[in-house]
Amino acid sequence: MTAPPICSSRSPRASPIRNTRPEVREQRATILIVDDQPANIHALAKLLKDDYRIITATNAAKALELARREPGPDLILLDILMPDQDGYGLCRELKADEATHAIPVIFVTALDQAQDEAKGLQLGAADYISKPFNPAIVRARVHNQVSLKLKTDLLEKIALQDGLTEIPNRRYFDRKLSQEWNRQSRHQQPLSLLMIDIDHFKPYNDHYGHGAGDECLRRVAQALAQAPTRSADLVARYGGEEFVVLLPDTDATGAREVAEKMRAAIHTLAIPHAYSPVSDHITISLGGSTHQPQRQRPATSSEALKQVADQALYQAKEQGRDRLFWRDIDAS
Ligand SMILES: Nc1nc2c(ncn2[C@@H]2O[C@H](COP(=O)(O)OP(=O)(O)OP(=O)(O)O)[C@@H](O)[C@H]2O)c(=O)[nH]1
Repeated sequence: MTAPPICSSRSPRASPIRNTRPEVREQRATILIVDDQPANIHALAKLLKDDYRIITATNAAKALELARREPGPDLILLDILMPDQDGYGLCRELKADEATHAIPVIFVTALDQAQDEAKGLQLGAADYISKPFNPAIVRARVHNQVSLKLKTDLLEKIALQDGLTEIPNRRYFDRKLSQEWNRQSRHQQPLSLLMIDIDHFKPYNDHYGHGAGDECLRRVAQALAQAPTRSADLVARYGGEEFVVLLPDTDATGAREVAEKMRAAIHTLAIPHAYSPVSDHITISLGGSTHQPQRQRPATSSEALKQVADQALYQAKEQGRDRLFWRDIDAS
């Protein structure tokens, strides 16, 4: 019996959530078949093409390129004996790369000795199939691995998404901040960070109730998430009524523009707040700072950037709220 096709929500592999609500596009899971012999690729593709989207590579370099693309494959069927780089070497590379290590690999190979299989599994392969293969067993093993991969993706997505607002959570933000910090420092590019807080949210909750408070948080989150335009920009819920924004390759001028756009977007929402001394509707305060690798002392860290933006937010509150305050990281 053929297992039913398994569908993937196609959320990005290495970054399982987007700023905005993830678009759920039901489509078939993708399998990458890697073999230097087109006839072998054809045999496997024929077996699996009704249930999965198939992509193929006849050498390791092409396979790596396809595996690193977004969204990546959900499973790799990998031959061992290939002329340029063998399957073991490719598996080692895939498992060492943060962008590809979570993609399950099944070796499909003519090598049928126990030590060959043991070596493949020790390198991190999920399974091992010897040729000549039994079609029903291949289908079943592929199905098992793809199901497991999609369940893991879903769990990861849930773990990194804020349940109320459906934007990324603090854990995801902290992970991205440290990645982006290292990347921007390596490439000598600026990295900007905004901390945002809803003004007088306690009286809003107290007077309109927690249900209305939750709805307000959802609307503010979605409006903030829609403000930045670049795909690398990240808006996350930092906790409570606080949000945080990471803007890679963005200097202070660009980041201030994004911040003001966000402030204006919250005004446009016009959520009534009769108990705010600042305005008759919901407003936000923002604190921002930029790390310019070529300008700052080497001792500055991503934690320092966060702290400076937080101090700036405090000053925005002190100065009357509904405003952006900018603070130089060297002023800390
Ligand atoms: N409805 C709802 N309220 C929340 C949530 N998380 C935090 N809050 C509320 O957010 C409010 C935050 O209050 P404060 O920290 O005093 O800040 P504020 O009233 O916004 O005052 P300023 O920040 O100084 O302008 C508290 O009433 C929290 O209960 C949530 O998930 N849902």
